Amino acid sequence: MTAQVPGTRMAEAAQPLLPRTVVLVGLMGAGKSAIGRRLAARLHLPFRDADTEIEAAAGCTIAEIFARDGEPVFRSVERRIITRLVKDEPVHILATGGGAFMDAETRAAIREHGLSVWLRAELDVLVARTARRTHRPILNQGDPRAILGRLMEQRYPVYAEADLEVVSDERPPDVTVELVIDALEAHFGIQLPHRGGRNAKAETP
Ligand SMILES: Nc1ncnc2c1ncn2[C@@H]1O[C@H](COP(=O)(O)OP(=O)(O)OP(=O)(O)O)[C@@H](O)[C@H]1O
Ligand SMILES: O=C(O)C1=C[C@@H](O)[C@@H](O)[C@H](O)C1
Ligand SMILES: [Mg+2]
Repeated sequence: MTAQVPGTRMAEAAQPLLPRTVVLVGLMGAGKSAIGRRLAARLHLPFRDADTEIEAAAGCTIAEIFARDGEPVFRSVERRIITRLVKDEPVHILATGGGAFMDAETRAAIREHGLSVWLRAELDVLVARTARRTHRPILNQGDPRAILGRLMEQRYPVYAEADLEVVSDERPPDVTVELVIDALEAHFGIQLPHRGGRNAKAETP
C-alpha cells in the first residue's frame, strides 16, 4: 500500500470538486455526450457515458441490442448500468441515453445519488444534430423529425423534473458548457476552477 502524505492526497479525496456526480439528461442530439465530455475536461473530472458502458457490457452496439433483444431488454440493462454508474466514485460527469430518465427507477437513483441537468433543445436543433449519424435505432423507425417531435411531447414534462435546466442551442458547445458550469456554481453555491473559463486565472499559480 502506498503511504499517504498527511494533508495532501487524503485531504483532496475528502473534498471532491463537486458534491455529487452530474448526470446529463435530455433528448437524442441534446448534446449529453458532446457537452458532457467537454464539461468533464474543463472540470478535470472523469467522464462516463451510459450508452458506451451498455455497449461495452453487452459486447455489441445499442442498435444490435434493440434488433436482437428489443427495447424492454435494453431498458433493463440501461437501468442496471446507470444505477451503478451514478453511485460510482469518484464524482464524475455522466451522460445518460435519451430515454434513461423516463424510467422511474433510474430517475429515483439519479435523484438520490446525482445532480441531474436537463439539456433542453428545440426540435430544429435536435433534427440537425441527429441527422449526421444513423446509429440511433429509435430514429431509424420513421421520419426523425416526427419521431423527435413526439418524443418531445412525451418526455419534456419528465425531463423537467431534473434538478437543473440548461438550454442547448445553435451556439458553440463551449457556450453550453459555460452555461452548465454557471448553473452548477449557482446551485451548489461554489466557484469551480476550470480551464479556459472565467476562473482560469485563479488556477495559475
Ligand atoms: N452546440 C452544440 N452542443 C452540443 N452538440 C453539438 C453542438 N454543435 C454541434 N453538436 C454536435 O451535435 C451532436 C450532439 O450529439 P450527442 O451525441 O452529444 O447527443 P446526445 O444527447 O448524447 O444524444 P444520445 O441520446 O443519442 O446519446 C454531436 O455530434 C455534437 O458534436
Ligand atoms: O432516446 C432514446 O430512447 C435513446 C437514446 C440513445 O442515447 C440510446 O440510449 C438509445 O438509442 C435510445
Ligand atoms: Mg449520447
